[in-house]
Amino acid sequence: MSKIKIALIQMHIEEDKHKNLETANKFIKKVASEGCDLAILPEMFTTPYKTENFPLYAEFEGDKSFNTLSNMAKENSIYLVGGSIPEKDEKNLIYNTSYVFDRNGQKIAKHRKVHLFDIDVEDGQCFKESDTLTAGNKITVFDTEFGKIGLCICFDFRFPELGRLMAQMGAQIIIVPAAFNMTTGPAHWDLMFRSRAVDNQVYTVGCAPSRDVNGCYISYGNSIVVSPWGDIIYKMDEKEGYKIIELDLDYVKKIRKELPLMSARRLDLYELNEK
Ligand SMILES: NC(=O)CCC(=O)C(=O)O
Repeated sequence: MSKIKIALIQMHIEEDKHKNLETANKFIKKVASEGCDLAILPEMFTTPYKTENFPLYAEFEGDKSFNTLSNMAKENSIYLVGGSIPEKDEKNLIYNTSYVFDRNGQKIAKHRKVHLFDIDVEDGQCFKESDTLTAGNKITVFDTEFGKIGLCICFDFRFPELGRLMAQMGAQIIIVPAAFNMTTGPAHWDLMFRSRAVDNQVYTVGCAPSRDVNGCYISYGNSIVVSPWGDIIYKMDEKEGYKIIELDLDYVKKIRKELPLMSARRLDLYELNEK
């Protein structure tokens, strides 16, 4: 099967976790009824994006949000990339975690954000995830009936090494639940998704919350799909909504055949000895 229909769900996020789960559920039912194979939710979709909230909203794997996501996948018989939620472990450490479920509601992947979003831009966005979060330490690629898909979370995707490793691990699509902001979004969002797509000859997909100008963190929105040629296939605006897009994985093969970048690399010249 070379064609996969993915759905971007650019939802509005509120204080009430249960309301957010209901919103996600409503959208997932809709996109499934319209034939999507795999739905994607935004980063930290159960909570307004605020460091103080993460411990308050954190849940163990297997708790309510996890089970609700699993049921959504099963009831609608779709793959679900469950955005991300604050996850706590038995040591009370908190992670920014994305769970992926198959059509039977089985968890098939789990990514804990490996690069925490700590930035301080003069007259712009400041944020320090490391105030309350701990970084994960694994690279995530999962298998589907369509092929392999890479997964990382927002700031992770700024690091080209990660995208390259996912491509080397077989990813033909890289999915990124994200929440850029009004400082870095206009500057880097499209550029980042286009660069990673062209470098690795993969589809790149970013799914963000809708913009709430009164929120504690103003999401850029603009959920995006880029082809392995670097074309923006679709980009949303800032408002709440969803979009289903069909990706043709034969096109990845075609681009890789026409521009055989992987085999043309000069691995004899590249060695990063930074440690
Ligand atoms: N949630 C995030 O990781 C935000 C990343 C971001 O905005 C960036 O510029 O990078």
